[in-house]
Amino acid sequence: MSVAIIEADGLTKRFGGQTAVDEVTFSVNEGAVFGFLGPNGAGKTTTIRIVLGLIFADAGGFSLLGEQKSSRLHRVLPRVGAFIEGPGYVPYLSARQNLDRFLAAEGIRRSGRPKLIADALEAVGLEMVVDRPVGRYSLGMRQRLGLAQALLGERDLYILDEPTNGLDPSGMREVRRLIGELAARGKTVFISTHLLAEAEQICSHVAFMSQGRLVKSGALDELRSDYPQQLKILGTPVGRIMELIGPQARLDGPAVMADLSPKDGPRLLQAMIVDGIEIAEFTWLTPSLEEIFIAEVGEGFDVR
Ligand SMILES: Nc1ncnc2c1ncn2[C@@H]1O[C@H](COP(=O)(O)OP(=O)(O)OP(=O)(O)O)[C@@H](O)[C@H]1O
Repeated sequence: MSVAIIEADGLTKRFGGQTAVDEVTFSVNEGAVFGFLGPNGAGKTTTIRIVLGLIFADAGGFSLLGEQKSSRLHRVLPRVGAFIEGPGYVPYLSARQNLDRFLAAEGIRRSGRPKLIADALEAVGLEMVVDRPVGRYSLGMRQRLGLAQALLGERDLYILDEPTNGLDPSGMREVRRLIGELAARGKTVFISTHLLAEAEQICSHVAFMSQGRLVKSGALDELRSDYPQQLKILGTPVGRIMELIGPQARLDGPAVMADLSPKDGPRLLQAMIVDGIEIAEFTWLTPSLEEIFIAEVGEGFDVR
């Protein structure tokens, strides 16, 4: 049976007259890489802040690693590696010193800290600048340092809020690799991002947020299978391919396209072979995460 690592039930948070998080309900199971997706201002960070006990919800409840009481969150937070927007560092201290202060505050013994810090800084590619004051770091370097902090030691759950903001393409690739490694070790990762193409590469599950509301959530594969698949065929003679497919067939340049159910694929392929058609390509095009997001949420990726 799958174990829920995070469960949110009707979470609601208002700031003045604005409802930033509006009855948000979702469940993150153990081992999932869960993408919390939506445009700027959708309510992602606010939800994360609630779940980490940094702010209180106005309504609804949640559990984190089985703990349901806000007053007892401190019991499970040491099992969570968290990276949220704009982590604060002491600017005149180095990365090494900043992380050492963080571990000291977590109660980790002095003798155990250097190895944890070295491993985390190496994992994010900061080993060359560990002794430079953090105030002289670039945006991307500070972002990597925030990730290093989240990666310190072994945790059961990693909550990463927009972890690739400000990173160059190779930095983004490294973050994807890091998340893949965490997932391979059975860790649960909850990642918020507005970059759908990126989420598509790393997430097993997704939730779509829009204007404070959770519009849809589920396993990415299952969400995909709810959408018609497009078949693309390149071959000759084109007219005969279209005849075999029937009225759903249409031409897109040299390709014959059709919205079909994948279960019709083998029959069609066999008919084409028997007919002597020369087939150069026979591909199912699955809808991208962006296409699914737009279909579920509407075209707008508007910022509130
Ligand atoms: N402390 C606050 N006081 C007032 N309004 C706030 C506060 N924090 C967030 N908001 C508002 O709540 C809404 C949701 O913000 P939130 O930061 O949760 O969105 P987000 O999805 O994380 O966006 P981004 O991708 O830009 O970080 C926004 O309209 C934001 O302006």
